[in-house]
Amino acid sequence: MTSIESTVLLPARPSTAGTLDARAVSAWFGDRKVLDRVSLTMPQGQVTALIGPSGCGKSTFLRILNRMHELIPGAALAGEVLLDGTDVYAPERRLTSARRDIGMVFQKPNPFPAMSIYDNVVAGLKLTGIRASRPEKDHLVEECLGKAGLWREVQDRLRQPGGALSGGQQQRLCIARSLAVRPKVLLMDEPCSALDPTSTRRIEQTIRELAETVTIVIVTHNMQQAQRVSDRCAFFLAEQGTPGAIVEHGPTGAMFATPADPRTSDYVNGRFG
Ligand SMILES: Nc1ncnc2c1ncn2[C@@H]1O[C@H](COP(=O)(O)OP(=O)(O)OP(=O)(O)O)[C@@H](O)[C@H]1O
Repeated sequence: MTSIESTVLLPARPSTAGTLDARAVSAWFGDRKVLDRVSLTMPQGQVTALIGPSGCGKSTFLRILNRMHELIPGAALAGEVLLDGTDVYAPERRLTSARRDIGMVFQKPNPFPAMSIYDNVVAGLKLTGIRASRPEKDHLVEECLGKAGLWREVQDRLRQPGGALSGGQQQRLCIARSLAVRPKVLLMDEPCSALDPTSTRRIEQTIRELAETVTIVIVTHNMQQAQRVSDRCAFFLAEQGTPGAIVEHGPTGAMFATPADPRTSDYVNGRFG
């Protein structure tokens, strides 16, 4: 124990939200362009919702923000992504550092099913090269499960497998796992689409609580959810045969009440998509 404690590398810093800035981001799969010069600022400590019909490039944009797009064979991109003014794609910046600062929660909860709840939470530490003593891990597990709104439900069974939890609990476990490396930004790709309404509301509450310390970017098809959880919205659209682009973005209240573009109005009022 003492030898580990002497090499502790776990940062003592609390989570601090960061501002993410996408500038003229374009994306291709092979020779097909799917995003065209998307620029969007996702401000520190706020929830930004990406909305728009299926296939307009929301998930692709999200994957570009934390360098997951480049892992897809044939995928290419142009433009810049800055986190607090620093280029996420700078050659000297390691992929693991980008992923650590910008975490991702997926549509389908994906805990390691046979791994304990405790080990699921700390799993990301090893992958990102962070070492921690046992007491630090204990503290981190409680802190992250607490922030994810799951601590009270699982504190007596931390050694049980993550796969034994309900779907909503598994998703909150995945959120806790993402938080363990203290990201500045959390990307969420339809995090509630596989969940029942009660679990959905619980995750939405968690998102609002997290927004105080982590910047959140969420893709959602649910317009009520976008209104409940987000401070800002960006409406993506890929009109016939053209790549996806942002039609309009701004504070969520205004996007829904007084959208500037008739296409936004049609979409948020359920007239298409
Ligand atoms: N791995 C891939 N290879 C080739 N084309 C892809 C790939 N992933 C996505 N695409 C294409 O890129 C375009 C944008 O897809 P994307 O999944 O980003 O849209 P989306 O707005 O997130 O859709 P949805 O709301 O249905 O999830 C679509 O035309 C899709 O078919």
